[in-house]
Amino acid sequence: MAGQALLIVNPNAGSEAVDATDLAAEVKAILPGLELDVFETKGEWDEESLKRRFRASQYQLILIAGGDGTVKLAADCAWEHCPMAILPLGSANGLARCLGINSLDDALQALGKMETVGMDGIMIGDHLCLHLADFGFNANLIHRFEEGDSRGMIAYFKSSLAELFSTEISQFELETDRGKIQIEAHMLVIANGDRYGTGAVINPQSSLADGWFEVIAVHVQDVEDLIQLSKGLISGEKVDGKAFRHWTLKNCKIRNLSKAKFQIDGELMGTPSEIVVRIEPKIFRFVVNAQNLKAELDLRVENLDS
Ligand SMILES: Nc1ncnc2c1ncn2[C@@H]1O[C@H](COP(=O)(O)OP(=O)(O)OP(=O)(O)O)[C@@H](O)[C@H]1O
Repeated sequence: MAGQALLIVNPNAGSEAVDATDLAAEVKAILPGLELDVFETKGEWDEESLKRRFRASQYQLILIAGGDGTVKLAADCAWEHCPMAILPLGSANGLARCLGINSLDDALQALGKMETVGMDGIMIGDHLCLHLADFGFNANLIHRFEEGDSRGMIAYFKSSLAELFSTEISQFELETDRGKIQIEAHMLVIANGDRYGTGAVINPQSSLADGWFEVIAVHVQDVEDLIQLSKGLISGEKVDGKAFRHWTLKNCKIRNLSKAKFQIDGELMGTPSEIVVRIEPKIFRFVVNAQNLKAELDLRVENLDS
């Protein structure tokens, strides 16, 4: 691949220090024809600086080294600069996992092949959601996680279990073209992708580019539901059963009647009383590790048969 590319690096992502120069060298070794600019995030004014950079240059590829927050930042700023490639460095990296990219090695392998997929965006009010937004359990988890000083997957799992036992049931009203539905749930998820960063498959029907999003209500009522949910969160197994209700939609309104905490792609958004949601079909293009995705699909077929 030839042309100009931008490597966006969050040096603070995940639990290990990241060296932008080393990363750039690895990318150059795979894509020697690229002219590579590097942009290191600072944690403040990044959106403004990145937008300025995109106004000044036309990039053929955006490489994003960081966690979900950095991917979101890049996608917000670079709508017309597709394709994008994720080099996962975060503690969770849920979106990368949906693209078959579970590690930096997977990402570098994918760059060598440069296979891409189109991807929908979900607009929640004025905010872009690339992957997952939710009220309740997971937003509380992020809140708890941000308040603690621990990082990494083990801390995330521990927080998940603690949160499972402390989230209260919230009331929501879901308004669709077909009418209003009253919902009681521990968590109400708006999903583009199929899984959380832990690997938990919350939304097995989903595709990132089908022109639809899913709303999933999770209401844990008994021990069996709890086991399902914790298995999913801990081992990445598909979560399913009576605790889960799904709606497949192109737009909706959600009223947050109990003032549950809300998050979009890992970023806490307070407790909005109402949100308006709509799908923007295939506005992005991302590099995918097709080999991994195929292997996973085969694995899921096996699971269904067994
Ligand atoms: N140089 C920096 N120093 C400190 N914080 C930074 C810096 N650059 C970005 N950040 C902050 O990093 C956060 C985004 O992190 P990101 O989501 O990419 O990684 P993560 O939190 O480790 O991963 P994950 O979302 O997968 O858990 C933002 O809050 C942003 O403000």
